Amino acid sequence: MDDFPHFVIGHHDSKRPLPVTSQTVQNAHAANYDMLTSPITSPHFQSRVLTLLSTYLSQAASSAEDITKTKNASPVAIPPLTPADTPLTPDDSISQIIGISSSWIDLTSPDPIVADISRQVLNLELAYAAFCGITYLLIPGPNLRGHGTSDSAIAQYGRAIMDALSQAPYVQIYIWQSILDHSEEQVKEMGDLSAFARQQFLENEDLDQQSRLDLFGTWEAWDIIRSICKYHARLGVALSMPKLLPPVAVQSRWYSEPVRLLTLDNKIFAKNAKGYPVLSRAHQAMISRFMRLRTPPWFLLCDVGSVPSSNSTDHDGLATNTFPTIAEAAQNPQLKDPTPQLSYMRNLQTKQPILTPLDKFGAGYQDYLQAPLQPLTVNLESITYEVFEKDPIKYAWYERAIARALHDWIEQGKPTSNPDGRVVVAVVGAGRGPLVTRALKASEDVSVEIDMWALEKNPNAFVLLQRHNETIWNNRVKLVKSDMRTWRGPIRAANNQPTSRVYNTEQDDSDDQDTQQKDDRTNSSTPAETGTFTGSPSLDSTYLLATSQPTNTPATPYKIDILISELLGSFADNELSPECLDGVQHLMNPVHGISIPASYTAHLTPIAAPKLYADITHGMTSTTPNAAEIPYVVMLNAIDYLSTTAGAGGTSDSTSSDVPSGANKPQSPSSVPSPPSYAQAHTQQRQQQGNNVDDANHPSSSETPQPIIGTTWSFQHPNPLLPSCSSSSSTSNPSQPPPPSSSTDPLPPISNAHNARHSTLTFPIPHRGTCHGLAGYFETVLYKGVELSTNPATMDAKSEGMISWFPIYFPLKVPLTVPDHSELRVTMWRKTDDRRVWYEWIVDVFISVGVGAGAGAKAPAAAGGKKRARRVRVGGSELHSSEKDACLM
Ligand SMILES: C[S@@+](CC[C@H](N)C(=O)[O-])C[C@H]1O[C@@H](n2cnc3c(N)ncnc32)[C@H](O)[C@@H]1O
Repeated sequence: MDDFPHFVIGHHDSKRPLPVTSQTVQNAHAANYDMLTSPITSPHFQSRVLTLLSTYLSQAASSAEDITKTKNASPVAIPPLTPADTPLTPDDSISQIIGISSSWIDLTSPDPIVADISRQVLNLELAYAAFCGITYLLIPGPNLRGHGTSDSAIAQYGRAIMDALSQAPYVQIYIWQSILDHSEEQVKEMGDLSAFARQQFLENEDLDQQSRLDLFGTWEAWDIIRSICKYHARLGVALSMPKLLPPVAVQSRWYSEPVRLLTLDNKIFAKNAKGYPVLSRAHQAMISRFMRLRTPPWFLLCDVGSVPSSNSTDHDGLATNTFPTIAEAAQNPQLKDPTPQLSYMRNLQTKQPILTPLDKFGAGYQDYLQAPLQPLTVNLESITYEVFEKDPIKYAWYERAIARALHDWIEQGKPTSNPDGRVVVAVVGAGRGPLVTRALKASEDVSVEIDMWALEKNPNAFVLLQRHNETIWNNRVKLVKSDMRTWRGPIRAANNQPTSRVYNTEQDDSDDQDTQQKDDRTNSSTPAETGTFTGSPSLDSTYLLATSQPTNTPATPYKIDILISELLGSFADNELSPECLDGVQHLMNPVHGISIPASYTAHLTPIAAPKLYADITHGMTSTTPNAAEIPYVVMLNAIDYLSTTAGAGGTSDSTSSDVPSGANKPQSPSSVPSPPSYAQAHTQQRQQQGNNVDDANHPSSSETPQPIIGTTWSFQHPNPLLPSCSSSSSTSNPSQPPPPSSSTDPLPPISNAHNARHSTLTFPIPHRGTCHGLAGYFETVLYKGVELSTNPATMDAKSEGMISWFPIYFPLKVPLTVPDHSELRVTMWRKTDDRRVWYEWIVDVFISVGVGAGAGAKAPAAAGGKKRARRVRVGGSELHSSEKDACLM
């Protein structure tokens, strides 16, 4: 992969001399274009169709009857194409050509005859283009006439496209439309079929609506079309960029869609001081942003002048290979460069932010759905640990947290659980040992001696832990191979006499310390201290008895002062960290024990994710019937946040930024996560703003919509609701802590019900859209003031650059339409039956009607009046449940 994203740039000339020959294609390549467009049919064909239509209409003019309803849906049949009707020939250059279907048709015409003839034209053109071997076909978007989608003919358009997709199974069809619906943008040309629509069919047209600007109008039309076409994989968008770009909220919506082409008309280029065509910084920023997509769009330069021929003289009479005089060049910059817009775009390519190695690495994971890890039930491979270990932030933050905890332990004069005065530290779920290394380092950094234990259940990773102990850790670590929930905890060898440490004792003097250190070295060389443990009470005891010096004193169990784990999933608790840590909590120092992490929270926000929806629907449900009810780990890329703070400036009153109950105010925009690494890693949508964004056309950061992320629930460790215990006896249920030492009677078995959760969040939706699912994130407090976050609202502030986790995605089986100024209510459960854990989710949509409606999530009461807007449920999903893919405890 190159350091810069590569720009694929084509040339479109709406008045191109026909046909497009191999020579034209060669000229285009010589000029540094990648491809060319060609119309499928010629003006001859257009005039033939117009003649047929006008003849029919003149005969039918006297009748107001719509004969398509009663007699014949296709009263005018267009005969097949003739050689004069088309400039295309299937030759070698065809693969370099993007076909353009006729823009003079009107598939959405209210006049059924005009609409029907338009469909026939499209079908003829498509069939011939497919026959010739055209791979990409641009079809002009629906004629919205400033009506948005209120015009029912949009369904006709969608239906025609669906037919087109099935008719040409190898052609990629791109709907060519403007980024927003503005009637003034739509210019009628001579010979457009729309002009032939008869008056009786135009009567319902709402003239008041005709000049309106609808920011989400073309997006909504596209949404309907692709829904009719069932999110077809060969259907995309060619988006024309207007001179004045819409607000970032609108751009963000398109960012989530399959925009395969960005078309740039000559009109949108401004002239710089030297007279060269340039794009505004807003356009540059939008282009940069779209180039971060996993499938970046191509570009089409439209009506920027003809393609220079290698020996032509078509530039103001001068041969292009003739170097102009300085005076000529100064007067007309075109003379110096026959393709200045193309040169500008090529130059812009080199100005794109350089892809970092992480960008390159993460590229393969963008929008790639993966089943979450189940490290509790599945043993991870070394490569998976290796990817974890590349995280530049996570381990550094753990080390910081451990150092602070050790420092505080001593500072606060807490007694240690090991009578020798060393703070007892255990890493549970140690993997290949990176947290052990960090704990040892932290201990050295703050000069607090530790009694280091490391536990891992994965037998393969355990081999490496043993090797590290010999080669890196100098046998300072006591290793335990066990499930943490059945571990009986640290034990001291029978001959290992307790001694006091320099900390927290009154006999603190340097002589004592020296002695103790010497003792330590001696002790650490005993088999019990350097050996490994199975975690099984019986096996460990046997081992100790067999290897310890003969003594009458039994081995002594003791508690863990600082328990370190990293069992978090993309949604915090989805890899069953709560259940695992519950099972080991009874081994912690009951008064002073510290867990790193101390707590974690799970977060949600509704998103539009058409690609993920299409991938699940088309790619997975055939093999996995419940594919739409599985939470996936995915590096989100082509998505749009539906619940945002103000953003689409210029859209009347649609700026509600109310934060719903349970939703935290975002602190950073849909900004940029460092791209990621592996299955668990997270990133957030990178929003490229360009370098020096300062001109008036650029959306300021204040109008950049920021996602509203809700907090679903939290977990705390040690869990104060579990009975504390100083006994190390194990329990029959692994997640069940043993009874407190004070108790002589065993406690009744504790279920896992305390780890069930439930949350309802309501999100304001400022702009209409389609919800395909929920994006999930987490935050964790490792130790006071040291936090990790994948939540887009806080990740930069808390752990910028962390790459270990991708977000989680909870899909919806059926996309949910959400209107402007609506509310989306998410109800979510963490369920458990004491053997398994799974999630359930349901989404409802509300609007406010009546007085005060339309102001967003919390419509105020009318001034002085008692009436309030009424919330009305207008849609909702079914209940989704991942029970069939539940995590085993
Ligand atoms: C996410 S990995 C983290 C590994 C390592 N601490 C690191 O940061 O690279 C979680 C580790 O916990 C282990 N693990 C998960 N549940 C466990 C359990 N109940 N008992 C022991 N180990 C467990 C897994 O085998 C895995 O090695």
